[in-house]
Amino acid sequence: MPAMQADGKPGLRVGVLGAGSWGTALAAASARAHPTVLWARNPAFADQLARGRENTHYLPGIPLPAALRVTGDLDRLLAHLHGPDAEALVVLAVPMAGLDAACHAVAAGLARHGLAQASVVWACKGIDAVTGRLPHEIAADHFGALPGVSTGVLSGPSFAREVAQGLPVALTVASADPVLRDRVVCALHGGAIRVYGSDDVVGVEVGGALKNVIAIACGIGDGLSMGTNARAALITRGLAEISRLGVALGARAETFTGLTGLGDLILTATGDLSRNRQVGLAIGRGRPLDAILGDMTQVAEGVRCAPAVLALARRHGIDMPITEAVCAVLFDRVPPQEAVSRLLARDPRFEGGDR
Ligand SMILES: NC(=O)C1=CN([C@@H]2O[C@H](COP(=O)(O)OP(=O)(O)OC[C@H]3O[C@@H](n4cnc5c(N)ncnc54)[C@H](O)[C@@H]3O)[C@@H](O)[C@H]2O)C=CC1
Ligand SMILES: O=C(CO)COP(=O)(O)O
Repeated sequence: MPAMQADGKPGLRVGVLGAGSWGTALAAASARAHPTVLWARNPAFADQLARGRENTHYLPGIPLPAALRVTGDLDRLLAHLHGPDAEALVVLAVPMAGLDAACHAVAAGLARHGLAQASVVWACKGIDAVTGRLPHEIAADHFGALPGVSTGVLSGPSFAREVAQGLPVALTVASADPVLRDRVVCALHGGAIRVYGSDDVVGVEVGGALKNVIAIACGIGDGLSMGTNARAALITRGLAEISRLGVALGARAETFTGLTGLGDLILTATGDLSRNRQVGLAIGRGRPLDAILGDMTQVAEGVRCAPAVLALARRHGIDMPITEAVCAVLFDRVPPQEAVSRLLARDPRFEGGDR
């Protein structure tokens, strides 16, 4: 793949949808060098961000850059993307459950504003909880008929809080369109952020979605005090099942050893900033799922995603024993220790294949 441009786009204009932790961190990073508008779906919250210059709910204690504009009006974000020689980049940083609606609103808005050329990239990590569709399949419903709009996915091991604090991070943007990849690099690469390119959209999406489920499994193991050997086994065998399903869906195997596969899996399975890992830890320590979710003010995508992943795997004839165990614990009231015993009781296998 050719080298990508990290500078030289004076006309780049960025709009970020979703003022949760990740959207806020991405918008703040982009605003360092490019005119950036952040959209929050709740206008009162947008107003609070714009005035208070801090996302007190999702990233408390971290000031927003002065250059970042915040709005609760999507038309203002779209109007911001206009300009002489403007190159428009829209980042969808809403949770998976909001992706369809966000794509719909942006596609309609681009048409309304006469923005025929734009790049749209999503940053959510999940698959559709009902249909099992990957994000690019949802996006294709809305942008597929717009020839000037290209799409892609941004992923990688990246806790929003660390990114917002300016700590080093490496991300990957995957798209068939090199112009989109360059725009994302221009928007974010620099300082403590590195952005790599890929054209394996399916691999990047599958890695991002499924690592959340394995992170819940690792949290459960750690909550049960199963030890670090067990955690390493779950990560490694988790990666094996992620790769199996990903390859069956058309991904390249090597993507799963990269930032958006192994990289993000290690981060989420071991880092205590992970919401998915925290759900698993609490389950392993004996808290019921309803109580855990009732207390959470942020999204843990792996919970909604796990049953859809399992259904998808079954449709493709793929064995995913760890995902199955997570679903059994979360939704079938199987005690975590019992699920571990079932995993350990599986027949011996040949590592590295289905022999
Ligand atoms: N927080 C992180 O460190 C990272 C998160 N992500 C992914 O980014 C996506 C967003 O996550 P976060 O910002 O962390 O979530 P969050 O829980 O911090 O914030 C969610 C935001 O989305 C809004 N929202 C909730 N449901 C919505 C819907 N149906 N439609 C539109 N907006 C909705 C909320 O009002 C809130 O502003 C998730 O898919 C997550 O997996 C990816 C990389 C890092
Ligand atoms: O995706 C993430 C880090 O790359 C964030 O993980 P959680 O959603 O588990 O917090």
